[in-house]
Amino acid sequence: MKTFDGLFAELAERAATRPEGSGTVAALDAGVHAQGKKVLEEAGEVWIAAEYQSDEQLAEEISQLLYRLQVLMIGRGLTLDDVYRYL
Ligand SMILES: N=c1c2ncn([C@@H]3O[C@H](COP(=O)(O)OP(=O)(O)OP(=O)(O)O)[C@@H](O)[C@H]3O)c2ncn1[C@@H]1O[C@H](COP(=O)(O)O)[C@@H](O)[C@H]1O
Repeated sequence: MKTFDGLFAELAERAATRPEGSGTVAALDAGVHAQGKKVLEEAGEVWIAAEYQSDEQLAEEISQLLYRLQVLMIGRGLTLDDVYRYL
């Protein structure tokens, strides 16, 4: 099963090799403003799911929020260690 660290490594590889058809490459190219909006959008969907939807729907929305946070991190050049040092 994919983990947070595993997904980050995969997205960093996408950023470095820029394969054709990658949604991550498109999201990175869209810039920090668009990336930030996606983070907010997914955070809102997590909130709604937590209040009104099933555990499965909530888990899916959380996975999308984690993905959008990782795209933002990679777009800004942050590593996992940059964040983990504050946990
Ligand atoms: N985990 C994710 C992931 N989570 C969410 N998303 C994207 O977020 C979208 C869902 O978000 P929304 O609810 O905003 O849906 P939407 O508005 O229809 O999406 P867009 O129009 O904004 O694409 C999905 O359709 C994906 O585009 C993801 N895209 C990719 N990944 C993983 O990232 C890796 C690299 O993916 P690629 O770069 O596409 O190869 C792979 O392991 C993927 O499984």
